[in-house]
Amino acid sequence: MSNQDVVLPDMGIAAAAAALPGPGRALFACRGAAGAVSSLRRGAYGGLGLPGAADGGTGGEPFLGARAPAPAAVAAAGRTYTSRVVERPSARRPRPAAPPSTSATRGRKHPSALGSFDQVAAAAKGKRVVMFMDYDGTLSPIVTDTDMAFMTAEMREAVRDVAKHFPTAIVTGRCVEKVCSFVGLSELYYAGSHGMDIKGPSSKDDQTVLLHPAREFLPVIDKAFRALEERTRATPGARVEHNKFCLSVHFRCVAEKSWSPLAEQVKAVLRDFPELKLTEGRKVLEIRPSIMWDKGRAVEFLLKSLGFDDRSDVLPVYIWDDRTDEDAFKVLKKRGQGLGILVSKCPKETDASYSLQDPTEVMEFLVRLVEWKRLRSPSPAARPRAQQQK
Ligand SMILES: O=P(O)(O)OC[C@H]1O[C@H](O[C@H]2O[C@H](CO)[C@@H](O)[C@H](O)[C@H]2O)[C@H](O)[C@@H](O)[C@@H]1O
Repeated sequence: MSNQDVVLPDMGIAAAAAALPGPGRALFACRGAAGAVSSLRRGAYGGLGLPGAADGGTGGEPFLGARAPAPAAVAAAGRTYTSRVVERPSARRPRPAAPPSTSATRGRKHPSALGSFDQVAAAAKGKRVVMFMDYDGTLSPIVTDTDMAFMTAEMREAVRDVAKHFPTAIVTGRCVEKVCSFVGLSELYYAGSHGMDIKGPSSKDDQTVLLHPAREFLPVIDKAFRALEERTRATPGARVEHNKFCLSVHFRCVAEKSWSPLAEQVKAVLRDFPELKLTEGRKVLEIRPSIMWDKGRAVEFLLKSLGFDDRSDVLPVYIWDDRTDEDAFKVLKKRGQGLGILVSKCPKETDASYSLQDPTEVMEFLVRLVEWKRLRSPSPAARPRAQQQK
């Protein structure tokens, strides 16, 4: 891919942010399918005013209680975790070309990107498609142990094929090293730590560093990590994940009655770190540097790096499941560009145009997109001889 060779110097935030507009805010309004309203959802976090707390960070996980057939126990950082899939993937099944979109989760407002693939293809026709994808909940199922969120080999193949045809970036809250180890494809762009660690494709093991807008926060992030580990140690199931330029405090495995006390502990620690801010994701409290940089800025930066900044013939396709990605998509929407696909089994207030239910459907969509592209760009051998000579 010609535009995959962009290499920029490791820039600081001042240089990178100068030309980029600020991100917008988005609201998720998802409720779990079971209709249970947790203490968190009822507003135990109301006083926190955590962005994204409207859905209690559950992301509306209707299969929260589902047990995986073969739980795997792993020990990490001195604590033992048992990982299980908390979202039941849809069974692999042959899919008709244009299945009806009848599920309550896919109203007319956000039809299935598979069922409406012809519309997606029409939007992409004549455009240079650029792919942006979130990792957790999009390429991998949500599981209880964050270290076990593997994507399938089939998904890896699908993403590899996508990257052969379109510039492709993974935009994630995880640190780049971790997500690279899960994805295992060096030909992709990665915007890790919520866009604060941007790396480009590389032929070697290490990705090429493009941007580190929060590099001066590394010492404070390390210090906050140690303080949070210390403070939350007594809460069974709580886990602090170091994502290099940001931190995640997971409460998926914490008893519900302890969610609010845990949030209070985290808030108390952060009083000593005014340069850090707190937001909420899917059963996770996210701690990030208080700078005007997020996934949206990262997406803009990547488009600019790819030389697609001022072009009207570009179609960024963004597939995500979490509210931080919604922020990123708002940036694309503001530019008047972008096709957003929300991965969710339940309705959410979203700027996305389409929906997919789970990573299995995401994979089917990616396969379909590649097939569409292949049909439109036949191999040289398949082209008429006259065309081959041009
Ligand atoms: O931007 P993303 O790629 O969606 O990353 C957001 C967070 O994802 C991970 O946590 C989530 O997935 C875990 C594994 O399935 C799950 O256990 C957890 O409850 C979810 O919140 C990751 O661990 C975080 O660091 C990311 O910030």
